Amino acid sequence: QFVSLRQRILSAVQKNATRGDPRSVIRAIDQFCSQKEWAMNVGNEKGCILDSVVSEVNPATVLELGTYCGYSTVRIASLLPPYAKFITLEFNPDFAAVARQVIAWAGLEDKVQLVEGASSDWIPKIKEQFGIKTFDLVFLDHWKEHYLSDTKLMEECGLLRKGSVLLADNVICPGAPDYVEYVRSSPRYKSHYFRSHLEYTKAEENLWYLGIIE
Ligand SMILES: Cc1ncnc2c1ncn2[C@@H]1O[C@H](/C=C/CNC(=O)c2cc(-c3ccc(F)cc3)cc(O)c2O)[C@@H](O)[C@H]1O
Ligand SMILES: [Mg+2]
Repeated sequence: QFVSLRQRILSAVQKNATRGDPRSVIRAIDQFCSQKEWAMNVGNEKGCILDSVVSEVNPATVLELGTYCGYSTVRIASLLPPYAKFITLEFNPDFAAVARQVIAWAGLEDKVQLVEGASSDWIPKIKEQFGIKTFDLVFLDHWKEHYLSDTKLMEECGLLRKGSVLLADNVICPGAPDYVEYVRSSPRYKSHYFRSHLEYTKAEENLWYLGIIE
């Protein structure tokens, strides 16, 4: 019977990665996606940039928008200090189910809270539901047309403070032009981008780093 791509990614992890070893989970997904079938994980090249930003920010609170199969979730969770609070939002129940198993295989289920539902529904509830005041780091990697509306929503809900860092995948491909325009013209954000390539390809891509300065 039909086995979905996400199920094949999960099988590759269960077959090739060592339980409790996040790096082997990352390696297993990258090998599958570069040798067998492309999938929209952030990938290893951009993943290393993500790792360096997480290490530099050393966040006590992290929000990820768009868990997908949990690849970037595992990368981020494996670098967090023990007291950190990490929430990842995913509205597709099938992706959430796979991501939970990938995160568990990496042994990181205690480091991250995967919340099923739409970001626009959950962002307004995060403060009281999870006892989080503001986020030190937000990783945006969900549908690109939600980047701008969700960033504005996070601002309105008081979830961002001076010093918060937003990291956005795919501002070139598929692209989030309205988002880029907004943060570029806003005095609140100091932004720069890391040149990279679209996961598992040679196509030009950037990770956009946005520091909130006021
Ligand atoms: C409001 C809301 N709330 C919660 N979860 C939400 C949500 N909106 C979406 N999600 C979730 O997040 C993921 C969606 C990720 C979308 N990512 C991309 O579309 C993407 C595409 C490419 C790509 C590049 C070149 C191509 F030719 C084809 C595709 C590369 C990428 O890196 C991408 O991220 C997915 O798991 C979806 O269920
Ligand atoms: Mg992406």
